[in-house]
Amino acid sequence: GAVAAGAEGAGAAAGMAAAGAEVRSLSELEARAAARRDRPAYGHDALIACDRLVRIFTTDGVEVQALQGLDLLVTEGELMALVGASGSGKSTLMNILAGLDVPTAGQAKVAGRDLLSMDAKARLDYRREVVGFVWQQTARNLLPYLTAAQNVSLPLQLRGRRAKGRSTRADDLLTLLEVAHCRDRRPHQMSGGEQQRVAIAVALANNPSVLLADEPTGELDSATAEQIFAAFRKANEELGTTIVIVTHDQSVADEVRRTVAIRDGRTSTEVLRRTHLDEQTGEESVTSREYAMLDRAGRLQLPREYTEALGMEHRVLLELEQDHIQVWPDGE
Ligand SMILES: Nc1ncnc2c1ncn2[C@@H]1O[C@H](COP(=O)(O)OP(=O)(O)OP(=O)(O)O)[C@@H](O)[C@H]1O
Repeated sequence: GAVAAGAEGAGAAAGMAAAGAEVRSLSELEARAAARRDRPAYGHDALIACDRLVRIFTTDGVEVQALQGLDLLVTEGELMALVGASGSGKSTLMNILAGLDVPTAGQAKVAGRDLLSMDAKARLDYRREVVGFVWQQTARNLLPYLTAAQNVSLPLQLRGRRAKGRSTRADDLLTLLEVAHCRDRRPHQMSGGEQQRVAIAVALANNPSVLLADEPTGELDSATAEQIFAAFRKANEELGTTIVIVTHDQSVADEVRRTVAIRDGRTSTEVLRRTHLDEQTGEESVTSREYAMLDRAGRLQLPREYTEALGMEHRVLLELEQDHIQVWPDGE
């Protein structure tokens, strides 16, 4: 700063000043290179980090790219939803995150575990300790011949927990999810909504880092579905569990803070919901904003409704402004 400038001034000769500038810019470059080197890796602090994830299925010699370079970061403690049309790749992603399927390429890490390089034993541990699941089919979540309490106790038993601790944990979880009255009932003696809330308790039994739910409200009416979302919110708030819900139901965006849309095997847009409290009136208002995802190569997917409305095709004109970028239809 001032000292260097003073020294240069004393040097007087133009050549010396130029040399000084060169030295400065070299050290500047070095500093910039160092900053780049020290920059943390993509998603280093995320609980779930999917990096250019690819999954290709081959059936009868025909290739289907179910995931085409999907990027997704989920922070610890988040409650978020993944939405997308049928065939967009939601279940494929879910099966990978659940440790049931292995991606073709890319990277996927959950709670520090690398989903591409796990061996069979690590995979089994992962499924038992790191993730819990709730599936759409209520019958897939619970064993029919066990009561609600026994269903919740089972994963604890597999982990070698003592009977007394198991029963307390089961009662606590059933109470938290407001199905304590179902404690001694078998699945066929419960409503669909009750079964799914017990299923959430089962999934939470071993205190997983992540709870994955694939279309958990698919077989329920909308009022019951709302109760299930409330149950997920409660588990998220009270236990701090990170929860990812997959659904084709767009209205889920009203139930969670972040909704990520998957289109053609990639994350395309994101809706964030914020609640504001008006300090004068004390009234709460909710705003939702839609964001597009910008990948590390700078690629951006514009919503089809937008591009069609303006007849944008193949090529668009860009203009950099002070605080935004303008995108114009190609007028040529
Ligand atoms: N095991 C498989 N073998 C071959 N193709 C598959 C397999 N699983 C999925 N696919 C294909 O991959 C694509 C994505 O499927 P995926 O099940 O992930 O979609 P989805 O978004 O979950 O759809 P839905 O909402 O209908 O369940 C589809 O084209 C599907 O046909």
